[in-house]
Amino acid sequence: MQDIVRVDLSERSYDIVIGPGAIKQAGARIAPLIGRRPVIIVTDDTVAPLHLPSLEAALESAGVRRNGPAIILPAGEKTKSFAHLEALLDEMLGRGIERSTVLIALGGGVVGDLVGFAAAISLRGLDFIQIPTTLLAQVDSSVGGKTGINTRQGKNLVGSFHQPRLVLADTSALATLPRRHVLAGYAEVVKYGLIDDLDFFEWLEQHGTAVCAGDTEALVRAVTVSCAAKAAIVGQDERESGRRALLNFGHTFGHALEAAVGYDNRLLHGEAVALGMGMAFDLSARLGLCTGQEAIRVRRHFEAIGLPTKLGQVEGVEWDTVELLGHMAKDKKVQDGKITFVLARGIGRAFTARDIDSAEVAAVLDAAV
Ligand SMILES: NC(=O)c1ccc[n+]([C@@H]2O[C@H](COP(=O)([O-])OP(=O)(O)OC[C@H]3O[C@@H](n4cnc5c(N)ncnc54)[C@H](O)[C@@H]3O)[C@@H](O)[C@H]2O)c1
Ligand SMILES: O=C(O)C(=O)C[C@@H](O)[C@H](O)[C@H](O)COP(=O)(O)O
Ligand SMILES: [Zn+2]
Repeated sequence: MQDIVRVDLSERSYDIVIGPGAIKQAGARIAPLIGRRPVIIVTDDTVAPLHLPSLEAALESAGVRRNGPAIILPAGEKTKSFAHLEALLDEMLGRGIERSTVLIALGGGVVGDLVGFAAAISLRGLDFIQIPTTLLAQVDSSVGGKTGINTRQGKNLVGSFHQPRLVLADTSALATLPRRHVLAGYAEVVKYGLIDDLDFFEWLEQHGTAVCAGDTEALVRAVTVSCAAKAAIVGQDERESGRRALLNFGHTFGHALEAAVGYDNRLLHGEAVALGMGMAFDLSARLGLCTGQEAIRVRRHFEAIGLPTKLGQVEGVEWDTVELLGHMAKDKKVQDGKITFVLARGIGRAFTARDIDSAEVAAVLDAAV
């Protein structure tokens, strides 16, 4: 059972291969694409013992050339930093990379975002391949070419648009993923329903538990629908000059929450996005754009799945509304000093809005604790 979703971007187009066994078949997919060009695999120290051996075996059996052993980074969000970017570039340049070198990112969104950025800026641009091993990375971060790192000022503030040449989303690799990370990735799956696909949201209300339990059919469908939704938006607006901002639903709030906890393990990106999407619905309801019932329905689904819906569920954090508003003011969607919000007229009816009264935003943050 494998699906292929095409990201249509003229000369930068690529396939996303989705389904169980995609890592075992990686050599057969990659060799025809890159020929004799050397690859460097980059992964993290949690994924390496679990999935690196099967990728290495697949590449070897297809005769793919390697430039040295895999580079193994520490797992976790703090790796998306200048320090780890520098160490990675140092190692790559030390190996004498050439412009023909292809990077392979094997791991979650942290490895994918960092390696994609390293590919974008090394020798002014290397090709790279995404092999996402978290649900979040399979449905979101490996697709669309947003790459980058966090800085002390905020989330993803240094980066570039650099599309991968191929994405291999092996759903069987998710069998080893801890449940907390499955749920965090699931938040980005729900996002696609909330943006513009009520039918998909209703399907998730019925089948979300099966998706999160790793049922192959449900999982492949959820990943495929998510990737198709993202591919359609990215194909229309690669560099976020318009419609792509919808993919940021829940993120204006969510990124501020992540910054407030200092990107540590108390709050994962997907958990922050789930909380942020709840707040985006609360703000929409406060502004009379949708009914309070819609906001309740979204929260009820997150609760049923096991995602957080209240800031108080994040342990060990003192939330401060003024501080959160300060983080939100650094959002990349700010224009002329005004934050662009993604709001909703209902489930599946998201849109972007400016000139939102900050007192209303503060009221939503106060109520979310
Ligand atoms: N570029 C984009 O468009 C985009 C989209 C969404 C999120 N992101 C970014 O992605 C990052 C979050 O990604 P993530 O949730 O994948 O986090 P992550 O990369 O930190 O992975 C989560 C954890 O799971 C481990 N792991 C990965 N695969 C595993 C597997 N198969 N089995 C067991 N453990 C495994 C990792 O080692 C890590 O500890 C954030 O930095 C976020 O900003 C980027
Ligand atoms: O691909 C996009 O566009 C997204 O916004 C997807 C988000 O889920 C993702 O977290 C992204 O990294 C956020 O982008 P940013 O530009 O707000 O940093
Ligand atoms: Zn996200």
